[in-house]
Amino acid sequence: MAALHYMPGFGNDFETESLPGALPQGQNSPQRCAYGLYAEQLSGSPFTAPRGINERSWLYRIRPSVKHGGRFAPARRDHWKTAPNLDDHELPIGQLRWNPTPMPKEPVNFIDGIRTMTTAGDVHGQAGMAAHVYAFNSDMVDDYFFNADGELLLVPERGRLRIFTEMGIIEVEPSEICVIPRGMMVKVAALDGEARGYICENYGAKFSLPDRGPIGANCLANPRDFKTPVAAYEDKEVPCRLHVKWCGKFYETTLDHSPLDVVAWHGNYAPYKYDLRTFSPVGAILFDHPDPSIFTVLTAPSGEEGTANVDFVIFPPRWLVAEHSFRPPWYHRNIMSEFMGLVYGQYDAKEEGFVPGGMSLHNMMLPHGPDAMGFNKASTVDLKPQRLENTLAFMFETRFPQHLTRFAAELDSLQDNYADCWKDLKKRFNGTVAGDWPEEAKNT
Ligand SMILES: O=C(O)Cc1cc(O)ccc1O
Ligand SMILES: [Fe+2]
Repeated sequence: MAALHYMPGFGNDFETESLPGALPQGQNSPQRCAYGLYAEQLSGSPFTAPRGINERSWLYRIRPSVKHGGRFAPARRDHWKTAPNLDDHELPIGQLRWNPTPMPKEPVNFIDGIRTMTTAGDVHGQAGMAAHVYAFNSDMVDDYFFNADGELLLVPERGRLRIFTEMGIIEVEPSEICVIPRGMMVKVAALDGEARGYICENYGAKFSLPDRGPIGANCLANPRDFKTPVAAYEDKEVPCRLHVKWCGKFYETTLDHSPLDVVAWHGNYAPYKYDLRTFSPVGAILFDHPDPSIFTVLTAPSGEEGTANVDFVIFPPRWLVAEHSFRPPWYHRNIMSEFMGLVYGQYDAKEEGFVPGGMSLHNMMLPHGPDAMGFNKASTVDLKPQRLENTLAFMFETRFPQHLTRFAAELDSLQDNYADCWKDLKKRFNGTVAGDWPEEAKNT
């Protein structure tokens, strides 16, 4: 198969055509488009949004998207939940952690293989998010899908994905992510036979690059490392199904052709991928542990300054050099709600129990931090510069409390003893001796 091509940049005004002359020049709506194509605008922001956040693309397609087989019939997809979703379940708020979701044994495709773990906010107000896992083993061939409820940020953990979108083809592997804009038609295949990973469904304003403040013009996620596909299309006339998610409900319609028939497009509303290995972390180079916001790859603002609808944060391989400091995350309680996953390796706040494909949830104001083993190790280790290897955790951090689905609450993979990871944190206070720990405390 030919190598795929991508265009670099974040939020650029791109243009691409898969046939010469398919893209009109100097105007959007010629009286007759080249090759008999139809022009169609896809708006990702209100027409009148300020220039900096105004997003739309012009698609030149074989048939306009109105050409489907008739009505949108209601459909069911019971495992994909949408906020507000206050499922009844018995699980107390707790700090929660799950082992990896088992791979399916029966054939299941991408959209049927999505399971919602948490929902937050309210889709009707275009605020909040959902955290899902996907696990599937069957390719979408004549099935297509779009989600009107939000953009989808995919974080592969196992297996490569081939995501054929209206605007071109993206392939991603673990250590990369992909963002599919709200409303964009796609089909997804597992290039290695099966695939598993995480999804953040963002109901709010689109993901954007965080401001860097005094960091300046470089580092963290650099715009040129975001890759948008060149145009690609299917000219295919077979019975097809289009699945739609709209305000938490599912619908289905039929077509006699593939809806991925965009031959050329231009604009700034487009899917993209990003290789997390190109993230240039900036951290403490003398002492202390900074807030994890320094590792924000993408942020979806909420309208309130500094208060993200959802941040996508990673914990990549990096150097730890802080002197006379407790280097892992501190114990903390947070107004924001933290959903975490692990792509590979080990996370520095958890010596064991948090494994690739697993998940944890530390909800609004619930205390968490290093397990007892991690605390003891980090409190006594010789503080040489240390390269954290073999580690890629991430966090979906939202201003909204994350409500657990009943599915997540009842999963066999839920660890019933997670909170025990802190039980061996013993009292060291003696009220009389200030200064360093007594020698015997260092050996426990
Ligand atoms: O809870 C976590 O493990 C995530 C996290 C990491 C960190 O370095 C600081 C704060 C924080 O919430
Ligand atoms: Fe945290």
